[in-house]
Amino acid sequence: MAIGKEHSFLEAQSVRLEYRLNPGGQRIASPIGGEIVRQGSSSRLIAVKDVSFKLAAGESLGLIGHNGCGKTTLLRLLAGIFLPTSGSIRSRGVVGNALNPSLGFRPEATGRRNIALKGLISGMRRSEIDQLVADVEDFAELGPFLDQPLYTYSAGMRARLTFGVATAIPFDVLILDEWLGAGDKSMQEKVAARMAAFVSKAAIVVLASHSAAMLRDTCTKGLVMNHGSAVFFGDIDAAIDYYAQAEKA
Ligand SMILES: Nc1ncnc2c1ncn2[C@@H]1O[C@H](COP(=O)(O)OP(=O)(O)OP(=O)(O)O)[C@@H](O)[C@H]1O
Repeated sequence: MAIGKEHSFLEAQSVRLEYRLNPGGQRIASPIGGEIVRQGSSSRLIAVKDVSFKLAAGESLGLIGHNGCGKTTLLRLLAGIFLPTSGSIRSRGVVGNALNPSLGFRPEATGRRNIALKGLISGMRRSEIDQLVADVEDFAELGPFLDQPLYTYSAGMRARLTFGVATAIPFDVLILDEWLGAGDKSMQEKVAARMAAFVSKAAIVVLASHSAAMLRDTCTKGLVMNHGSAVFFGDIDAAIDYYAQAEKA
């Protein structure tokens, strides 16, 4: 954890992201997705359209909106996975994400080796990697299977390992997609507790979700998106109400 995480902030200034589309797209109105614009023979899709907001330490933002409104694209921009077409993102504090937690896993390596590889990629020292492996081993309860190759794992076993690794390294500014699920009934309480602890270690969280309960539990603020644009930014309860009303209209 970086020193002074109480000084963390995350700011988006007129952030825009356009995708180039296959030929044939036209300016069409659709209830889902971003805005498609045709220019000459090429088409582009405005997935995130000039979005601005600022979050200080202690504030957590929920992204709300219809399918394809741009939530995942905005998360990727905030996480630094995509560069904006225009606009800028500024932050202070260590920014991390759990958007693609199995990225970098090697199917032929054992679960134990895969955990260590994640530590190496994250720039950890030997002693930190040992701690990481012990922590995930304790959480995932995979017993002897931790020393079997990952490709032999069942979906649930793989999910336990992935979730354990994704929630092991704390960040000051945490970017999250829908809650990562993991494991069977016996794991549910453990998963919820680990997720809550992971989120509480961050100074700022940005989460995209379709679950009002999850958004209320985690977020202080809400940003409602519509076809790439931010149409409401405010307290989470007001944002959820705004979206519910907009959906009815
Ligand atoms: N690689 C891509 N190339 C072209 N268009 C893309 C690409 N990825 C996403 N899009 C488009 O960008 C828009 C926003 O998608 P995004 O995944 O950000 O939406 P979302 O709000 O997360 O949706 P959902 O709630 O369905 O998960 C959609 O219209 C989608 O079709």
